[in-house]
Amino acid sequence: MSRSINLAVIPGDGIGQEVVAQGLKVLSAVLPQDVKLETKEFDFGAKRYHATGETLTDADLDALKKHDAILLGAIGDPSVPSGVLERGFLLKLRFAFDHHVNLRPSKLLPGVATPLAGQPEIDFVVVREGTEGPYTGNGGTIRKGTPHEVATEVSVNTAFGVERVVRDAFARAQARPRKKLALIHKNNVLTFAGHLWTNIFNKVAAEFPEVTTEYMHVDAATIYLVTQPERFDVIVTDNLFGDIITDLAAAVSGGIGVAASGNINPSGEFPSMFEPVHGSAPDIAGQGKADPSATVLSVALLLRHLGYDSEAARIEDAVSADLAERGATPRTTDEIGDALAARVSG
Ligand SMILES: NC(=O)C1=CN([C@@H]2O[C@H](COP(=O)(O)OP(=O)(O)OC[C@H]3O[C@@H](n4cnc5c(N)ncnc54)[C@H](O)[C@@H]3O)[C@@H](O)[C@H]2O)C=CC1
Ligand SMILES: CC(C)CC(=O)C(=O)O
Ligand SMILES: [Mg+2]
Repeated sequence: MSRSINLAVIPGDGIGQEVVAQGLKVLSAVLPQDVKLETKEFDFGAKRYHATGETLTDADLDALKKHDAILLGAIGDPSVPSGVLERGFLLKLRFAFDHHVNLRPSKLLPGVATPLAGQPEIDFVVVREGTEGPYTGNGGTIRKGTPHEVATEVSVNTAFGVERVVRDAFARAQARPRKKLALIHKNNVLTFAGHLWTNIFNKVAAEFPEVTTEYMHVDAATIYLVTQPERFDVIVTDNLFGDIITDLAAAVSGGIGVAASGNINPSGEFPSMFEPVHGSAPDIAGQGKADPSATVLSVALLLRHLGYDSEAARIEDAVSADLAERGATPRTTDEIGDALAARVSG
C-alpha cells in the first residue's frame, strides 16, 4: 500500500526560513521510499504583508485545509508593527483550525547543558489551551494616546473550551508512567477564570482516579520549574500562562533551540500545525546561527501525529545523539541539519 504525506510548509520570517529548510531535509531523509512526500510552500509573513497588506485570507485557509499537516517556522518581523502578524496570521490560523491543544514537551536529554544545578530529570509535557484566554483579541482602548488612556485585554474562558483541554491533559497523564497532572493558574486573584478552571479540573479528576493531581499558582510554578522540575509530569494551563512557562521550560531543558510544539486539532477536522516554540529571532536571522533542532523535533511530533511512530523515534534519537555529542565548536544551522539528516538515514 502506498502512503503519502501532503504537507503545507510555512517558513515565515527571520530564522523560520533557515530552520524549516533543515526540518524538511530531515523529513525527506527519514521517510521510507514508499511514502510519497508532497510539500506546498506558503509565503505568509512580513514579505507578503508588505507586498499585499494580507496576513491570512479565507482563500489561504481553504488552501491550507487541504493538507494532512502544517509545518511552520516562525512569524514576526521588526518591519511590521508588533501584533499584526502574530494576531493576523498565527493566532488567526490556530483559532480557525481549532488548535485547542497546544502541546509542548520538555525533556532534558542526556549530556545536554542546563543552567540548573546538577542534571535534574526533566520530562514533562505542557498542555496549553490554544484558542482562548487573553489571546482572543477581546478588549480595547479608550482615550487612546492621551494620559488617560485605558486599555483592557479580556481573558475568555468557556466551560466547553476548558473542559476539552483538561480532558485531553488527564488522558495524557493517564497514559504516562507517572500519571501526574498539575493545573497551573492564578485562581487566588483571577477568580472568575481561575475558579472555572479549578472546578472543571476537579470534576474531571473524579473520572481519572489513577491520576495524581495538584494545583499551583503560576508564580509559584515558575519557582518549581527551576528548583524542582522533576516534580512535573503533565501540566495543563491557559493560553497565556502556557506561553510563558514553556519558554521557561525550554530554558531549563536544553534551551529554546530544542523546544518543539504541536498545535493539535484532536478531531482531525482541520490539519494540525507543528512549529518550534521559539519565534523568528531577528537578532540572529540570516547568520546561520539558529539551532534547527526544535523544528526537527517538531517534525517528529508531526510524524507521530500522522502515525509514523518509528520515523518520529528515529528523529528524536538522532537529535538526542547529536546534542550529546555536540562539541564546543559552533556549527551552522545547515551543518546541524546535515548531521541530523545523515543520522536518520544512516
Ligand atoms: N510561533 C511564532 O511564530 C512566534 C513568533 N514570535 C515572534 O518572533 C519575533 C521575535 O520574538 P522574541 O520575543 O525575540 O522571541 P524569539 O523566540 O524569536 O527569540 C528569543 C531569544 O531566543 C533566541 N533563539 C530563538 N530561537 C533560537 C534558535 N532556534 N536557536 C538559537 N537561538 C534562538 C533568539 O536569538 C533570542 O535571543 C517577534 O516578532 C515575536 O512576536 C515569538 C514567539 C513565537
Ligand atoms: C507570537 C505569539 C502569538 C505566540 C507565542 O509566543 C507562542 O505561541 O509561543
Ligand atoms: Mg511564546
